[in-house]
Amino acid sequence: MFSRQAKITGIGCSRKIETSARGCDVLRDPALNKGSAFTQEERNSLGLNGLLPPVISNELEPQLTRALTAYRKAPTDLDKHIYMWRLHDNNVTLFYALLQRHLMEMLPVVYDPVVGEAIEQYSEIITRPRGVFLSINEPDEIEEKLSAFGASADDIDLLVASDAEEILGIGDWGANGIDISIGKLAVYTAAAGVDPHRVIPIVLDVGTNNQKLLNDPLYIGYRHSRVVGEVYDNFIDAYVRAAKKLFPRAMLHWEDFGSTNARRILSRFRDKVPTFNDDMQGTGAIVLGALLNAVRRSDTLWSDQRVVILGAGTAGVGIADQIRDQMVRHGVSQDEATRRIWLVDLPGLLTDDMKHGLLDFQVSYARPAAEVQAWSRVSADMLPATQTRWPAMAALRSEKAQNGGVIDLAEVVKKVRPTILIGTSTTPHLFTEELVKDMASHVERPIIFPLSNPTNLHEATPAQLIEWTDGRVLVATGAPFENVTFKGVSYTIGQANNAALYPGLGFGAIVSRASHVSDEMIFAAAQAVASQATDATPGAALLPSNADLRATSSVVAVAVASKAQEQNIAQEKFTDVIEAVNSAQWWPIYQPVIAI
Ligand SMILES: NC(=O)c1ccc[n+]([C@@H]2O[C@H](COP(=O)([O-])OP(=O)(O)OC[C@H]3O[C@@H](n4cnc5c(N)ncnc54)[C@H](O)[C@@H]3O)[C@@H](O)[C@H]2O)c1
Ligand SMILES: O=C(O)C[C@H](O)C(=O)O
Ligand SMILES: [Mn+2]
Repeated sequence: MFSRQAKITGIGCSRKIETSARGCDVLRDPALNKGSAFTQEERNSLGLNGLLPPVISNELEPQLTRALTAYRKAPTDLDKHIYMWRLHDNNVTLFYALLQRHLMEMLPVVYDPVVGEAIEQYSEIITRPRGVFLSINEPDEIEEKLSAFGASADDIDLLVASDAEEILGIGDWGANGIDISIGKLAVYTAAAGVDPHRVIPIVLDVGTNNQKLLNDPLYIGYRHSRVVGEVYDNFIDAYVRAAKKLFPRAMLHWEDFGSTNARRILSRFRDKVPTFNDDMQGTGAIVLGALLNAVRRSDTLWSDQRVVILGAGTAGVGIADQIRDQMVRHGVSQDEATRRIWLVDLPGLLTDDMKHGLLDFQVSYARPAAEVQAWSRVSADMLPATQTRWPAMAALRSEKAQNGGVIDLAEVVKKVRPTILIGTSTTPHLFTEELVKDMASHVERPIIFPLSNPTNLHEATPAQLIEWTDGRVLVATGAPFENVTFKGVSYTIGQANNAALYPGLGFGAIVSRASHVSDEMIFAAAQAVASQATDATPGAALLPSNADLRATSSVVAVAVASKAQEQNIAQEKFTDVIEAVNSAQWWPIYQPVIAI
């Protein structure tokens, strides 16, 4: 966001920035600052003579070299992350130019997995605050706080909000969660060209149940446990009302909400405003994109798939929904498609005798208890320690433990003989060698996606899966992994991270000014991603490389905007969608800064 003293005019290459700021105020505004690249003319008109070293840079080049050297000298990944955000505090254009030029190297540092580390340590590393902090304790001040950002109705395209209850797979991080909104927005710009001055990162501080934060004297958020129930819902309503009133054209993106709230919030608003939940829909779509290619390569039919998902939270069930819909597209009835999916969570296989404890979005997938009566159970003590982060699932688990035990993943795999196995359980090592070998003994090309982020939470590594299946697995992961060489074949690991999808989806919705984000737009995004990774030679990735993220996101945005137009939900009309997407993209290049 520019300071109030600046205004941007024109589009694409003809963009200019007009400002009434002078001298140090220009240099202090990271959206205006070009450092040594200010021309002599700009230095004269903006009062910068004497405030900059005399050598004038040739645009970004020497600055990029200097910044890259400093970045690489930073000793740890977290230091590199901090360096990047300090650079952003100083010069937004240089930050994005550097990130874009070294995307493969820097994306994991600015975004996942290192962003997880930064969030855990946010109380210590925060320097310049970014975004807007909204609190459940002051619901009447939401509008005032959003207004304080200093943007007017037409200035904002996108708000990313998190209540930080379930950040990645690392749980509740309270107000520190502002950094996931910031990280997601950085990817929107680097990947899709969303204008970084037209977005707002938001944290919805409803308290935290993270005792470590509550005890930390440096914690930056409100020091009380999470507020739930009606007060919570009213707060979310008040946020959406204020956002809609102040920024009527903006898209609302929901990130890392807990599984008890995510679906309810989405259902409440999805037909009323342009909005989507990234963990449910973005993840569902990127995984479907990878599966479109995997199923094709396995030479099997969608109507023949049997799917087991470990971790029936927002991501797991979001993926289940997309798979179910895809089977329906292939002629399977809705009921039958739902029956081809088995969800396993802390209480083991979810069954319909758990009805009262299941979450809203899990209910339709619960298996009839009668169907699995003869399946063997294990004592719950034999499973990994129960987590208290998911009270509903933990309660069901205890109940099952006391009533004959739980049907664990190994038993489900043995009985179901899945063709597709997906991990969104936040728990490492649960795809064991024995279980994977069992699955692989019944399927020629087992499709296995361990997706739990950050990297150390993956249910198995690609190298393990490749070895245990003797190279037959079709694998994609949540975090980036290096290539694996096995028996002379080099396997490139596609990253099924929603980062390859949500930027294009959001940008397509923004460019078309879609009144809402439809299921068809989401499917169009999944197909578009899949279309960018059609190489089927042994070891080829199921998804396009992140090195091509900008190109992939353009293809996704075009597909999404076209679909919005076709469905008559685009409020912006255009004859040439590609041109509309291209000309709306922001690029990190210096624009002339004009004194007014
Ligand atoms: N690759 C991606 O793009 C992507 C997107 C979203 C989420 N994720 C990852 O998926 C994981 C889940 O995220 P989420 O948003 O769905 O979280 P969530 O809290 O909504 O769901 C997690 C679920 O896992 C269950 N669980 C915990 N321990 C388990 C165990 N030992 N066995 C079986 N189930 C267990 C919980 O009860 C809960 O239902 C995270 O690690 C997250 O980083 C990846
Ligand atoms: O943030 C990511 O890397 C993907 C996803 O949204 C997650 O929560 O893990
Ligand atoms: Mn997420």
